[in-house]
Amino acid sequence: MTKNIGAPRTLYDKLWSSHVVRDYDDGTSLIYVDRHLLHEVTTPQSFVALDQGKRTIHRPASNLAVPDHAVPTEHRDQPIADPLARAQTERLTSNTSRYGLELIDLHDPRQGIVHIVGPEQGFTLPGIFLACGDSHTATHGAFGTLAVGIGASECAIVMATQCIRQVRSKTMRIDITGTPSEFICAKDIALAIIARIGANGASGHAVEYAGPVVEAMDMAARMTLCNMSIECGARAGFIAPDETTFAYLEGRPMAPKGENWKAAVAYWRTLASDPGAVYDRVETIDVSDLAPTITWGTSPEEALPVTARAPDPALEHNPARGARQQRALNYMGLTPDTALIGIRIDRAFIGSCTNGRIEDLRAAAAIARGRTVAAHVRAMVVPGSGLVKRQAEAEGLADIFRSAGFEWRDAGCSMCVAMNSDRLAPGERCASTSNRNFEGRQGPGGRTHLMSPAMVAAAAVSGCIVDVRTMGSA
Ligand SMILES: CC(C)[C@H](C(=O)O)[C@@H](O)C(=O)O
Ligand code: SF4
Repeated sequence: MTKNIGAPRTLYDKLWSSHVVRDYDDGTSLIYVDRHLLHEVTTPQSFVALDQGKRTIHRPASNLAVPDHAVPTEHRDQPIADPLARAQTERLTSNTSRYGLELIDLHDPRQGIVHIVGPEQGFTLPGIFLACGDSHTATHGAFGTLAVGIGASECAIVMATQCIRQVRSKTMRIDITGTPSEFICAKDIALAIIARIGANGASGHAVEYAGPVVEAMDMAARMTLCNMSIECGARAGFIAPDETTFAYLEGRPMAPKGENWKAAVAYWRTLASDPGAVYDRVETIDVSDLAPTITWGTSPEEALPVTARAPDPALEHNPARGARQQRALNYMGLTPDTALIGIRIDRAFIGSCTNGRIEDLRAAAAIARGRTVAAHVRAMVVPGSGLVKRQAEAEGLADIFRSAGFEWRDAGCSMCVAMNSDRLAPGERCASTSNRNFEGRQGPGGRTHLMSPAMVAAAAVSGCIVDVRTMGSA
């Protein structure tokens, strides 16, 4: 659809139209990709495709690679024990060196989860189109970036041509209003949104998060919010860049400098939806009364206030929904109508691209300080990057975690995805700051309850799910 010249435009319209190279008759468009992030799990096939097609990389400097998913989070001084993880990590090294792409390798202090490293290095910038062979690429939308997850074959196309064929998304704005109470953070808000609109609720849409609560959020919280967009089916999630964004980026190694910085900020200030811009859909969520929110089931949409009880499928009017609930309860080892508070946990995981930033570790450490992990719980803190780790050590957070009995690891995806040696044993129940609670996500038979960093720390020291608001002082 051609919009009237001069009609108010949404931020998505601006980001999209500034990247269209060509519109095709079938409704797709060729889109210019400014930057491409790579990790070791989705790119081996992409390089095979480049090799077979005898292609060169169109613009090597717009690619940045870092291993994160399969890498071990301890014993980095030793060779990687797992043969698949070792092969994937070595191939990322050989592929990037053969094609002349920048790699932050396992022993680089900047190594970490691709979605934490990109922003940290200033590789992620407002107004760009950023692609990565990973579904949580939406994280970068926190900077006013149009960031999309792509498949392995598309990664090869992006590297060879700097373009990708895409369908324009429908637009959706989610306004977040009200005054969140103490301990309520972006993770609670994200889970509440997904519970409200459903795991497919935003499918086909690019979601712009707006409103006073978003404006007041720091970049870490904005990244948490955008990160989980994919869990409600959105193609992308983003936030208009503002002074908070610019302050975060200024001086980052790969961000523009000097006159280029000034010119970039002047452009970035234009990246906001115009007053009166029309969206395909608008939702408003008032977070004033929001309680800490956690998942009870096996989809991120199966989330409830921690003060609630797991559902009783017998009371469900929709039989298909009741059957799904029953299956989730069975998998999770919960009886219907169980109070969420008091559910005993075996493991606690603080980390991931959702909640592995320094702000997340500070929130968790504030609860862990002066307390001890329950005797039956194994708890682990996995910083999102080597720089987060270093910062946490400098601030004394690592000492707080260690003396409370948490394991203090090296950076990586770790137990978010169980593609490495960090995983749950069958039947183990974990309080986790990650973003997915699918069956087997943290290891075959493992049971995941998603929640905020403070809530995971509170569960770790209590031995069961608790309401962090009632912890009192240590
Ligand atoms: C392994 C990777 C392709 C996957 C993704 O695309 O998201 C992972 O990061 C995840 O979170 O499930
Ligand atoms: S931390 Fe988890 S969600 Fe994020 S990229 Fe890694 S596996 Fe995916």
